[in-house]
Amino acid sequence: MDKKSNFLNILKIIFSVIIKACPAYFIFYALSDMLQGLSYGFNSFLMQKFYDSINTILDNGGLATMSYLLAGAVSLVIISSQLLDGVANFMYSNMTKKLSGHMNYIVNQKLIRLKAILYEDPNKLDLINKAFESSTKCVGLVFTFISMLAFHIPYLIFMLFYLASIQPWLCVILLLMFVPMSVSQLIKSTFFAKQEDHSAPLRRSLEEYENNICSKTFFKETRTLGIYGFFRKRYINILDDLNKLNWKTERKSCIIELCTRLVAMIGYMVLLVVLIVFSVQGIISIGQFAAVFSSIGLAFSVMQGVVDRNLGLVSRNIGFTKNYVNFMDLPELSPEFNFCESDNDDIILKDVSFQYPNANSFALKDITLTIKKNETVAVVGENGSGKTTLAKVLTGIYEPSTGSVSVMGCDISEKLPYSRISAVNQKFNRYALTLKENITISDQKGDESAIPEIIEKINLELDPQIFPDALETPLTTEFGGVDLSGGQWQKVAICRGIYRNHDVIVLDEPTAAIDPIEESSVYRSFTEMSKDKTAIIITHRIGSAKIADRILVMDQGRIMETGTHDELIKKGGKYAEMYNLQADWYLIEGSNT
Ligand SMILES: Nc1ncnc2c1ncn2[C@@H]1O[C@H](COP(=O)(O)OP(=O)(O)OP(=O)(O)O)[C@@H](O)[C@H]1O
Repeated sequence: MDKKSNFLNILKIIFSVIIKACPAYFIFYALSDMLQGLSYGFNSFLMQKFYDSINTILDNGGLATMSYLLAGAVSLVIISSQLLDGVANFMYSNMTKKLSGHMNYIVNQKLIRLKAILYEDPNKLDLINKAFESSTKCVGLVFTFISMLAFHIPYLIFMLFYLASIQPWLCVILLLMFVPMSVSQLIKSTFFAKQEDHSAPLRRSLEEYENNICSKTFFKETRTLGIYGFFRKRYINILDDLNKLNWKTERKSCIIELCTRLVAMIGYMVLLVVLIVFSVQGIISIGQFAAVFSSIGLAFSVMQGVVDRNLGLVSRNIGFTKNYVNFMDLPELSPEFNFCESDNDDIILKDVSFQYPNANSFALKDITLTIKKNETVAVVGENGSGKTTLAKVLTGIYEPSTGSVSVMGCDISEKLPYSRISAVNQKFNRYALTLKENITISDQKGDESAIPEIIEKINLELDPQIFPDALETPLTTEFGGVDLSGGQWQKVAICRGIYRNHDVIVLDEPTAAIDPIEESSVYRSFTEMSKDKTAIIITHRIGSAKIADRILVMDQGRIMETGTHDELIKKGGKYAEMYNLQADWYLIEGSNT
């Protein structure tokens, strides 16, 4: 077992997080629990004295004052323990809400800082998927431990000493009952940890199929193409697998629990028999017999509580807690990652190769490239040639597997001038916000007066039929707004990218859904607006590449050709071939320029 997933280490990490979150509650809860445990033990001791005093009066006569005093003391202890129980419950309900919120906040903060490449790794995705569930289970684990340490264990230690003072055998029998129960919980903990490991990928698939069936984006296609039944079948199969997994673990754990309960019951019986034999033989007094007899039931149920409920909960939750600790251990960006100042405005890639997690081949291979300040570079190439990956590496979303990337003087493995970079991604987001918010969200300190000009240049017509509330029109039908066509959404995404204050902008197929005639006008406007910016445009439309100062042609992760449009045409290589294949389109485009 590595040091991080060591049981004690996990507890140390979780306890320090939780104690820091609400130390005062924590101390009060532990204190009231501990006093309650001790009051239970003390009560047994007082009961024995009470029964002995009654016995003495019955045998020898005399005044009952002592018995009354002892009865009063017993009542006082019972009332105090009830009050302490109330305090502990109050603390418990307040602390669980506060702590669950706090743990979720920590997970959210961590998610923001996670390196983007982790989302490409299925194992890490499982860990991310488990994170929220794990965080609340950690709270459960800590409470179980507090109540074990503060209530159950002090009470049991008190009882063991008490029983040992009466007759050491009683103590030995009580302890022996513990052993099989504890072992069974250890075995059960491995079952539950294994179950969680197998469940997480299944849960992720279940969510995916649920999304395929119910979500708005998938629904249209699954309905039109009749795919609904396919996903439903898969959904049911996965649900079935999850239930089987759950049933298997529960069944195994129940069998083990049943056996240990039987052993415990036998121990309990033996204890009672020993108690009766000892009292008949006069080894223990009537008071001791009565006190132990009346409190042994409680001691037994407390013990069962420790082993069955508490250790059971620990065994279930420790797996989740381990996941939480592993999740919190995932590599993250440094806190100062987004703050890099430098006078160098070039983007420099040296011998860059990149491989996705679990991929068999490299998506980028040996790329050495310098993009000068204010240069416009177009990247073209066939599907899967590595264009989008190059864009992600250029913008520091992914670190290269080998080689180095420096963006405006900052080594992206350490720092990145994010505040100077903007992008329009191939898979851009459609936010359920107003048109204005969909644009300004990229730069919340931006100058909103620039919006009309950007919208106009990108040809996003504010037709009142489409945008009844102009910029304030919500772009979502789910919240009483409108939906847009694919091309209109793409224009909104371009406006969002341009609105962000930037020195470098990456456009990854930004006009794929815009008709070719409008496209050339969008590109003209874009070039005009990006005169003093560095722009990287990824496109399949070779006509768009013509506007660039330089064109990179990618093939199987490598830069195959580089040059201006004219140079590449003259060269007669891959670019020229692609250009000729799209010749018809160029003729149309040419007649518009
Ligand atoms: N998340 C991923 N995990 C594993 N491999 C990936 C992942 N994303 C892309 N790839 C692989 O990396 C290679 C380059 O993909 P990339 O998306 O960069 O190509 P592209 O040139 O942008 O393609 P397209 O023109 O179709 O958008 C492809 O072989 C692809 O299969």
